Amino acid sequence: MSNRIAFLGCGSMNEAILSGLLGSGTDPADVVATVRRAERAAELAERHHGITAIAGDEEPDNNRQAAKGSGVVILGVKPVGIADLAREISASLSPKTIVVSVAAAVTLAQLEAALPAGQPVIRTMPNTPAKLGRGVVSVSAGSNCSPEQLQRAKDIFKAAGTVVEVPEEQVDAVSAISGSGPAYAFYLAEAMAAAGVELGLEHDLALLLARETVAGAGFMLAEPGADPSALRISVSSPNGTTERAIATFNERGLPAIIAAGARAAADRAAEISRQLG
Ligand SMILES: NC(=O)C1=CN([C@@H]2O[C@H](COP(=O)(O)OP(=O)(O)OC[C@H]3O[C@@H](n4cnc5c(N)ncnc54)[C@H](OP(=O)(O)O)[C@@H]3O)[C@@H](O)[C@H]2O)C=CC1
Ligand SMILES: O=C(O)[C@@H]1CCC=N1
Repeated sequence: MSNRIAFLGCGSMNEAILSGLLGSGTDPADVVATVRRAERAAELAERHHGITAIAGDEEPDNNRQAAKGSGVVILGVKPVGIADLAREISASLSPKTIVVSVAAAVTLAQLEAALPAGQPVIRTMPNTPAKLGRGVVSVSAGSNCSPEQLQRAKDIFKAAGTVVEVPEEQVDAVSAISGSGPAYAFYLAEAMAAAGVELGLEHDLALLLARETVAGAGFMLAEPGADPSALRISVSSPNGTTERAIATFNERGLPAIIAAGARAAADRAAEISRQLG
């Protein structure tokens, strides 16, 4: 099978995966990326030396060119554009090309319906820390995907972080926790910085404290066997300051607010799936 990997639609998510792959030693000559705008293609080519980046506004058959001869194609446009992209490249795929989607809400059935009969398809839910090789991605194989083909996709994503296999029914929940999750952590950092300003710190100092704290806590969580509850308790002296803050979060219902946000994200994914028909 060809070693070439095509990133069709290389925006925030696919570029993060591409970066993780290159960071773990994938040969850039084996990577091709497509986008709409020439300016974006130039930016990708400059940032990732040795890859091929092709813009649709210069080469309208960019997606077909990239798909042809690639062993794996990773569809990374917005959910609403996935089926059209799949149909566009169908005639350029070999029957063994593994088609991977990173899109939220687009089901395996919707992907398979837009591709040639029998095409191996894998639905994934990655997240942007893949850029640093610290992503987490779920994989769910379609009915035409062999164990070897699933393994090939897992090997690609392992280069960008941790891989978990889940039944497709769980992908919306995965999306609500880890797909969207980096935004929740960034939101926490924003709120902490704003709280620092309210307590009288200069904006830049408050932002520095919030960023370094969330990042440092993230590093601690990334250690093998890390337990978030134990780590939280290790910061919280009995009857001390942290305990008072956590008690206030609990009194104000923060866990329920986080659960409601995650539920809203999962519900939105299901709603988009229905809209895409
Ligand atoms: N962002 C995230 O954290 C996550 C995103 N996802 C999924 O990833 C997918 C992409 O999201 P995201 O990366 O945020 O979106 P972006 O808008 O950042 O990226 C989309 C990219 O697709 C390109 N594009 C659009 N249409 C075409 C086309 N017909 N042919 C080739 N390229 C095209 C755009 O090109 P141009 O730049 O030139 O306009 C752009 O670079 C979505 O389906 C989303 O659900 C999943 C998990 C997490
Ligand atoms: O917001 C979105 O729809 C995508 C899916 C998960 C993260 N970003």
